[in-house]
Amino acid sequence: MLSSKKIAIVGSGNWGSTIAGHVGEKVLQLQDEYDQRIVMWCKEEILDDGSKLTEVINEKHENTKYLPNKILPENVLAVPDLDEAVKDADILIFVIPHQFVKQTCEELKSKVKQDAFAITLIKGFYVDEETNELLLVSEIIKSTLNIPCLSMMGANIAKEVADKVFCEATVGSRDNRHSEIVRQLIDRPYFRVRFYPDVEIIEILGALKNVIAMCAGFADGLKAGFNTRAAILRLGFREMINFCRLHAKESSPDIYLESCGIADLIASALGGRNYNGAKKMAETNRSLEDIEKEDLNGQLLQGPGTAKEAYTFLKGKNLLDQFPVFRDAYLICQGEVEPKQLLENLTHHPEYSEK
Ligand SMILES: NC(=O)c1ccc[n+]([C@@H]2O[C@H](COP(=O)([O-])OP(=O)(O)OC[C@H]3O[C@@H](n4cnc5c(N)ncnc54)[C@H](O)[C@@H]3O)[C@@H](O)[C@H]2O)c1
Ligand SMILES: O=P(O)(O)OC[C@H](O)CO
Repeated sequence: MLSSKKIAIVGSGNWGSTIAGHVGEKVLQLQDEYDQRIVMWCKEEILDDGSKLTEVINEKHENTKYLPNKILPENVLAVPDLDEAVKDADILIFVIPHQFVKQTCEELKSKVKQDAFAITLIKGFYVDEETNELLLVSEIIKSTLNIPCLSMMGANIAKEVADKVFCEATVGSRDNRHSEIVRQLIDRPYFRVRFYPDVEIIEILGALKNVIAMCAGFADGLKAGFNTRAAILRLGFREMINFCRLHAKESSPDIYLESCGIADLIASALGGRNYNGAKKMAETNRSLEDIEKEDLNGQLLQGPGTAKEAYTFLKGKNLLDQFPVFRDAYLICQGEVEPKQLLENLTHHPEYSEK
């Protein structure tokens, strides 16, 4: 008899806990094919009352810190030891903030099954300091762990998914067998998935939308009109597409109209953490760093780090003038220019010098 496939979730934050619960419920319906226990790596923390986060999750079936008031299925087990969490896993779902990917993958080197595969739900990337090439999370996972890696991005604000409110996502996969497994584990009537071969473009869109969502937040914080906010989203989306094309050619321009593209940008610019943080910054003059530390109870913004990486990449290619929304997003995060400069610079956007 074939053994049932084991699933490990690498991460247990706001989205990590949500997806662990989602997959946990799904495997209960799938029975023999999958191990009924979902192991979720949880970086141990001592909570304010002195209790350990993993113990609270396993006793209360709730991640009281990162996903409060949402009950997880009892087959989700929080494990504080990373090696133990991934041991024997056939499917690894990576869902940690992007700044910890390199270090986490290094720790996992030679510790995962060689016929396993991974999928990244992480929104962010690095830029290689020596070559100025984009270093994608899927590529880091693939090259460090020596296993294939898919990507899944989309308009998926975790709290809404945890509440089972309808959403969709886009999966990047070039292997039908892996696609079928992801469909089995994720697709549900209230969470529909669509597949494209563009693993990398899907991932880059997921990372970049956080930067443009911050720009929408800056504009809203300054009480710019609806027309200006829409212009920022359109110009920002144009820059996102042009940015993707610096890395790879898409299999079809339809990819930009999928959940990983326009839909994630809309959702994030309506109510994501990066949008809300940037809005607060423009309203109050507090730094994003301070807002993240003081207001998010441990949840992390991916936008400021990605703005820096995108700026470095574009600067290295001498293309900053072609991407003024990305340029200004970074300079605002750094405190080098005021958010109002972003609005003033719109009138000189290179789109208006084209035919
Ligand atoms: N939250 C959402 O709505 C959402 C939706 C889709 C995608 N995402 C993406 O998923 C990824 C994870 O987001 P999240 O919301 O689950 O996380 P989060 O913002 O809740 O971050 C907190 C997590 O970071 C972990 N952490 C802190 N220090 C760490 C370290 N040194 N090493 C490893 N982990 C560490 C904490 O243990 C905690 O689990 C991000 O890239 C995010 O953009 C989030
Ligand atoms: O809350 P944010 O800004 O990290 O965005 C959450 C998700 O990425 C939305 O799809």
